[in-house]
Amino acid sequence: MATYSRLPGSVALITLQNPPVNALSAAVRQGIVDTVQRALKDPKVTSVVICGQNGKFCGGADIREFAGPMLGPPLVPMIHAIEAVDKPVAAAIEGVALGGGLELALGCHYRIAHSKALLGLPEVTLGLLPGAGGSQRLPRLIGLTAALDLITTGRQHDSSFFSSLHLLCVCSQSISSVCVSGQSLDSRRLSTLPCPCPPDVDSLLDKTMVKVRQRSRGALAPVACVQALMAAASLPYTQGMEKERDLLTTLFNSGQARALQYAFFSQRVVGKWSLPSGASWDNSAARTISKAAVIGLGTMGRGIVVALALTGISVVAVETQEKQLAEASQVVPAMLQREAGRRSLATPPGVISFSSNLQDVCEVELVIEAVFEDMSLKLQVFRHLTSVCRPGTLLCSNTSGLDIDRLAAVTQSPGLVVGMHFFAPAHVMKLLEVVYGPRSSPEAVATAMQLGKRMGKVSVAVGNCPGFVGNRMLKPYLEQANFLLEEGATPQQVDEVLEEFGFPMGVFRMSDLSGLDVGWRIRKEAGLTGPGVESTRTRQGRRYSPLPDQVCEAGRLGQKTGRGWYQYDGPGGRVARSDHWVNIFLEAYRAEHGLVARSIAPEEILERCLYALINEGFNILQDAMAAGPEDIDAIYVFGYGWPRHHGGPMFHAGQVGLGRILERLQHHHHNHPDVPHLKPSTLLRRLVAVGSPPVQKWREFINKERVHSQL
Ligand SMILES: CCCCCCC[C@H](O)CC(=O)SCCNC(=O)CCNC(=O)[C@H](O)C(C)(C)COP(=O)([O-])OP(=O)([O-])OC[C@H]1O[C@@H](n2cnc3c(N)ncnc32)[C@H](O)[C@@H]1OP(=O)([O-])[O-]
Ligand SMILES: NC(=O)c1ccc[n+]([C@@H]2O[C@H](COP(=O)([O-])OP(=O)(O)OC[C@H]3O[C@@H](n4cnc5c(N)ncnc54)[C@H](O)[C@@H]3O)[C@@H](O)[C@H]2O)c1
Repeated sequence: MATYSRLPGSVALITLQNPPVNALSAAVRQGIVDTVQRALKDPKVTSVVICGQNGKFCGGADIREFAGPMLGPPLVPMIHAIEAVDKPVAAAIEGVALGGGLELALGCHYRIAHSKALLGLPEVTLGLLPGAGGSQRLPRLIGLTAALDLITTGRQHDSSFFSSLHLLCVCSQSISSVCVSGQSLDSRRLSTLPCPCPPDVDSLLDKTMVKVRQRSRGALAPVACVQALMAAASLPYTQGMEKERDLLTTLFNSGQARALQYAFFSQRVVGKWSLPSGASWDNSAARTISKAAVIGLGTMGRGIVVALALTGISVVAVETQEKQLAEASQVVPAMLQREAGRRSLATPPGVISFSSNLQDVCEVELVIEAVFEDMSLKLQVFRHLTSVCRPGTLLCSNTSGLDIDRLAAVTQSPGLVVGMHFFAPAHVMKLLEVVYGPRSSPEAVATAMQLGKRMGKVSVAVGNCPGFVGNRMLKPYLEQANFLLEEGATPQQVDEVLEEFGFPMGVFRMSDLSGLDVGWRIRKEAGLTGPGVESTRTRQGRRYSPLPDQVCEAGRLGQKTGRGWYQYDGPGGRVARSDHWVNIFLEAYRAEHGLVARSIAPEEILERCLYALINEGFNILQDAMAAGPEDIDAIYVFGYGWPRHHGGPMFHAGQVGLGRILERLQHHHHNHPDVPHLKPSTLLRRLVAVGSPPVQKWREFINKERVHSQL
C-alpha cells in the first residue's frame, strides 16, 4: 500500500509501504494511484513527494506476482499518469531504487537521492527488460551510450554515479522533506525529450549487440534490451513504448525469464540453510571471526587468504615449501591490492602475516587447510593443528571431495570441523560449499556459513559424501565426455555443443584451465589408475576411460603446460587451438581398443553429458546430501558456469520434462549398461510416477517420501 500525509505547508508525501523492499505489488500500485489522485484534488497541495518506508525507496516490480495473473493497476499507465500531472512530483530516494522503482522515479519530475542510495535497472538479470518505460526514459535522460551499458548489464551504482549523469541530485542527510514547487514542468517530462545519441549510433548499437551476444550466449534478455534501446534512439517515444511492450511480452513468456526468476529466489532460499538434524540460523549461533589462518599457499590458499583479508580478517598464511612461501608473499599482497581496487574498497583490508611454521596459528579462531588433495597429508596437518590451536578453534578443509569426518576424527573436537570448499580463483568465485559431517556442530556450520556471507559468497550447506555436491555431479559429466571421445567425438565437438547450450567453456576447455593433473591425482588416490593398475576399459566393475590419464602421462596437463586437450601459445597460454596430436592420439587409442569411430549427433552429446549430471543430482537429493533442488542449482550456477538462463540443472530437468529425462536416461543406459551413472535414480522415477510436480514442490515431496521410507 501507500500512505498519504501532508507535510507542513503545501507538500503531499506519499510513502510506499511493502516490506522488506517496498516492491510495487498490486496493493502498492493501487495505493500510488489513489494517493496521487488525492494530492491532485487537494487545492492546498502544490507539490508531491514519493518516498519509501524504512529507508528504502523501492526494489522494483513485485517479482512474486510474475507467476500469477496480473491484478491491480498496470505500472506503465500509472507512471505515465504521474509524469503527466501538472503539480511537480519528486522521488525522494533512500536505500534502493531498482527496476520498476527507478522507472517510477524516472516518471517523476525530480529525483533526489541520499548519498548512499543504490540505483539500477537489473531486469536483464531476471530475463526481462525495464518494461515500465525505463528503456525509453533512461536514454532520453542520460544518453544512449550510458543507458546501453546500464540496461544490458543490469549494473547497480550509487547516487554519486547517477548524479554525474544528471539523473538526480544527491543529499547526504536523511531525506525528510523536499520542496520543488513553482518551477515549469515542461522540460521535466522525460518522455518529451529527444534521446541524445553519439554520431556513430549505428556502429555503437551493432558493437553492443555483438558484445552482449558473446557475453551471454543464448540469453534472450540482453538482446531484447539492445533492441529496445535501438527503438529509443530511432523512434518517437510512443512507438518506442510499443516496442518495449512487445519485447517485454516475448521475454515474459519465455522459459528463460522463469529460469532467471527461479535463480533469484533459489539464491535466497539456500541462504536460509537447515540441516537434516534440524539445525538452522534460528537455533545455531555463528561466531564472528576476526583472526584466521590458511595452510598451504598454492592456487587455492592464495585466493582464500585474499578473500579473508578483503573481509577485514587478519590472516596467518602458512606454507612449508620455501619457494612457494617466497612467491606467495610477493603475489598475495599484489592480488589483494588489485582486488581491493576493483571493488573500490576504501577500508584497509585485514593484515596478512606469512610463516613457514604451523605453530604460528596458535592464536587464530579459524583455520582453513588448503594443502595437496592427499588424505594422509591432510590427516597429518589436522593432527598437528589440533595440538597447536587453542581449544575451540574451528578447523576447516578446502578439500574438493575427501571425507570431512575422517579429518574430524583425528582432532580433539570433531564438532568444530567442517569443509569450506572454495572454487578457483577463491577471491573471485561466488560459490562456497560448506560441508557438514555427521559430527559437525551447528555452531561450526553457522560460523562457516556466516563467514562465507561476509566474504560475499553464495554459501550452500552440503552433506559429506565423495565430491560433495558439485564435484560429485561433475564426475558423470566428465565421464560421459570421455566416453564420447572414445566413441568418435573430438574435444571441440563436445565443447561446441556445451558452449552452444550456454556454458562459458566446454568440458575439455574447462579441464585444461583447471589442470588435468587435479583429476588424475584423485583417480590415483581412488586406485583407478597408476602403477600396477591394469590398462583396461573396465575398472572397479564399471566402464572406465583411461584417456585423460594417458593425456597426463604424455605430460599434457592443460594450460599450465601449454598442452592438454588443446594446444596453447605456451605454458600459461589462454587461447585454445585444436591440436593434431589429440586427433592422432584418439585414432591410435580407438584402434588399440578395437573401437570404431561413429558420427555423434549434438543432441546425443548434450543429453549424455547433461542428463548424467542431472541424474546424479537426483541421487544427491535422495541421499539428503543437498537440502533441495535450489541448493544444487545455486551450486551449479555460481560454481560451475551453468548458464543462469537455464536456472540450474534441476530446474532445467523440470523444464525439459521429468518424463523425457527419464525416458532418455533409460535409452542411454540400455545402450551403455556398464555405466551406472546412466541408470535413472529412484527419486526421478518416483517424481515421474506422481505426475512430475514442479521443482518448487520437490523438497516437500522428498521429505514426505523419506518419512514413509520410500527413498
Ligand atoms: C506485465 C508486467 C509488466 C511489468 C513491467 C516491468 C517492470 C519492471 O521493469 C520489472 C521489475 O522491476 S523486475 C524487479 C527488478 N528489481 C530487482 O531485480 C531487485 C531485486 N532485489 C534485490 O536485488 C535485492 O533484494 C535488494 C537489493 C533489493 C535487497 O537486498 P537484501 O537487502 O540483500 O535483501 P534480499 O535478501 O535480497 O531480499 C529480502 C527479501 O525481499 C525479497 N525481494 C527483494 N526484491 C524483491 C522484489 N522486487 N519483488 C519481490 N520480492 C523481493 C527477497 O526475495 C527476500 O525475500 P525473503 O522472503 O526474505 O527471502
Ligand atoms: N585447484 C582447484 O581448482 C581447487 C578447487 C577447489 C578445491 N581445491 C582443493 O584445495 C586444496 C589445495 O589445492 P591447490 O590447487 O591450491 O593445490 P596446490 O598444489 O596449488 O597447493 C598446495 C600447497 O600446499 C602446500 N603444502 C603441502 N603440504 C603442506 C603443509 N604440510 N603445510 C603447509 N603447506 C603445505 C604445498 O607446498 C602447495 O604450495 C586441495 O585439497 C584441492 O583439492 C582445489
